[in-house]
Amino acid sequence: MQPDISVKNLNKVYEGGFQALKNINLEINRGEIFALLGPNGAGKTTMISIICGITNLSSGEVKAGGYDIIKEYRKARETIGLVPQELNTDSFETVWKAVSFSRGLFGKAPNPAHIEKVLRELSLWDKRNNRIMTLSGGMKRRLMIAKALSHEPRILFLDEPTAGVDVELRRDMWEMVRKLREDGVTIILTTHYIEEAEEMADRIGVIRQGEIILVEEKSQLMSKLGKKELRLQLQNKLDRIPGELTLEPVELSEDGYELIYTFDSQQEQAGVARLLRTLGDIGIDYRDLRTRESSLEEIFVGLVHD
Ligand SMILES: Nc1ncnc2c1ncn2[C@@H]1O[C@H](COP(=O)(O)OP(=O)(O)OP(=O)(O)O)[C@@H](O)[C@H]1O
Repeated sequence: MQPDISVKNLNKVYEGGFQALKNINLEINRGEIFALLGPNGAGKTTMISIICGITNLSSGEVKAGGYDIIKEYRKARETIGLVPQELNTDSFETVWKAVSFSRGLFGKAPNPAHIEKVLRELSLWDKRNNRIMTLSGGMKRRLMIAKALSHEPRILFLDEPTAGVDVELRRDMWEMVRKLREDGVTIILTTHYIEEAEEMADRIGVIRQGEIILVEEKSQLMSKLGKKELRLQLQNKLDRIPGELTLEPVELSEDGYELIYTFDSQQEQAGVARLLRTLGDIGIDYRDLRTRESSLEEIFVGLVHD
C-alpha cells in the first residue's frame, strides 16, 4: 500500500546556514496515528511546515496523498488539514462562516452537510452562529480543528494539539482524534506530552537535532526499551546487599527496607524466580512486592538526553 506521507532524503538549511533537518526518511501509513516526539528546537515544526508547503525544503522529496508537494502542490495540499500551534482566530466572524470560508480556500464547492457534521463532532454546533471572539479558549481550539477538517482532508496534522488545555478538553480531543482515525483519516501529531503519545499513537518517531533517531510501533518501543522494576519491602532492615545477591542487578534503598531489582521488559522472568529463591534460602523475608514498568517518558528522556 502506498504511504500517505513519504519523506525521502529531506534536508532543510535555513538562511544563515543552520541545518534544521538532516536527511530525514519517513513513511506514514494510511489511517495511522503517528506521534512525532522531540525536544524544543528538534525540527518538528520545520518538518510539518515543509510537508504542508509553508516552508521550502532545501533538498529531498516529499509526497502527501501520493502527490509531490512541489510539482503537484495544490493536489498535495488539498489532502492535508493543518491545525497549527498558534490560535490566530480572534474575529467578528461566526463559527459557521469561518469554517465554510476555510473550505472555500481549497476551491471546494460548499457542502453544508459536511460542515454540520464537523461542527457537531467537535461540539460546536450550538455555537455555529456565535462570533469567534466570544468563544472560550477550548472552543477556539476545537474551531481550529473544524477549520482544518472543512475541506475533507485525508491527512490531519496536529501541532501540539493540547498544549495549555485542561485535562477534560485534552481527553475530549483524544477521543475526537480516535474517531477521525476510525473515519480513515491519517493523523500526525507533535506533542510535548509523552502521555499523549503513550495514550494515542500507533507509531512513534523521535527527532533530535534535526535527525530522526527512531521510528517504532509504540508497543514494540515500550517492550524493547522499557525496563521493569520489582520492589520488595523487607521485613527487617538490611545494612548492605547480601553477598549471595551481589551478582544480581539489585539495589538497596537508602533506608535499608527495600530491595529493588531492575530487568528488561523482554527478558524472561527466570531472574525474578531466582532472586526470590535466593532470598528464601538466605532467610530474608519480605512483606510486600510491587512491579512497575517504565513509561514512555522515561524511555524518551533516555533517548534524547544521553
Ligand atoms: N526561520 C528560521 N530561520 C533560522 N532558523 C530557524 C528558523 N525556524 C526555525 N529555526 C531553527 O530550526 C530549529 C528547529 O526548529 P523547529 O521550530 O522546527 O523545532 P521544534 O522541534 O518544532 O521545536 P518546538 O518543540 O520548540 O516547537 C531550531 O533550532 C530553530 O531555532
